[in-house]
Amino acid sequence: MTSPILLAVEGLTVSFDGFKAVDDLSLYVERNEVRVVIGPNGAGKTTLLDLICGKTRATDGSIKFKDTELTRLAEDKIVHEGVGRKFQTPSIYENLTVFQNLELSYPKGRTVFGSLFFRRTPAITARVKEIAEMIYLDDDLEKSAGLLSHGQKQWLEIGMLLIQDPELLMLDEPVAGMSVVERERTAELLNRISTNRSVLVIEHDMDFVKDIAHKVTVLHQGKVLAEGKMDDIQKNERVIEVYLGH
Ligand SMILES: Nc1ncnc2c1ncn2[C@@H]1O[C@H](COP(=O)(O)OP(=O)(O)OP(=O)(O)O)[C@@H](O)[C@H]1O
Repeated sequence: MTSPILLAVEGLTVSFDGFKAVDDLSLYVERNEVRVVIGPNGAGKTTLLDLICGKTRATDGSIKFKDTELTRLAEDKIVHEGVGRKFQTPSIYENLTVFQNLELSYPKGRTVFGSLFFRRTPAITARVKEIAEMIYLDDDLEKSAGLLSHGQKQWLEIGMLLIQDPELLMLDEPVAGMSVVERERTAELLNRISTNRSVLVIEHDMDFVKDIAHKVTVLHQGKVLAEGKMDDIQKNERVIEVYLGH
């Protein structure tokens, strides 16, 4: 039987000139789980994602993704293992169309030959359309990405990750700056995509967290302060004291 745990972070520590931004942190994310990480500014949330995607190197501890230890892998290898990461600011190509942005992100195989001789096939076109529908952009395929609204740009970037079919998708504040309607549609999107992948989200918008989180992890000073269902987290006195009460 395959393990229900997709990502196992154990004893993870990173120290910047002696300051531990992430300090002996352990956390387990199951398959098809939406986990939200919350906590005050500077708690170590972004650093945690940086460590998982290989942007920052751990000082100590382990990050196991299925059976693979990620702490020593290069960033591109981690992507190839099935971990996709979206940063706060969208990194889309504004002067290309929605279709072209998605097509560019389609996995081309790892050889130089594969990327040099990339050709649009019916299968690729079908996949681009399928993803565009998922991210509410099927009517905008020929539109320049630069003309999309802020929320649509965020969805496009999520689509550019989804087309690579990651088993773990990590998102840093996906609904920041979005309208109420866009937030609702993003929640719907995340609920839908987690039927066959796990999602790890950093978020400050508590209404959005309630809509998407299966489980919430609260970070404080690089450590796990509390973990559980959102209803319990909201009643937790320590959490109210350091974060939710502010
Ligand atoms: N490369 C680095 N060098 C030195 N200090 C760093 C580095 N990266 C992060 N830090 C520090 O680590 C701490 C945790 O930062 P991090 O960005 O992970 O917090 P966060 O929980 O994401 O906060 P926010 O909600 O403000 O985004 C902060 O004190 C930050 O200044």
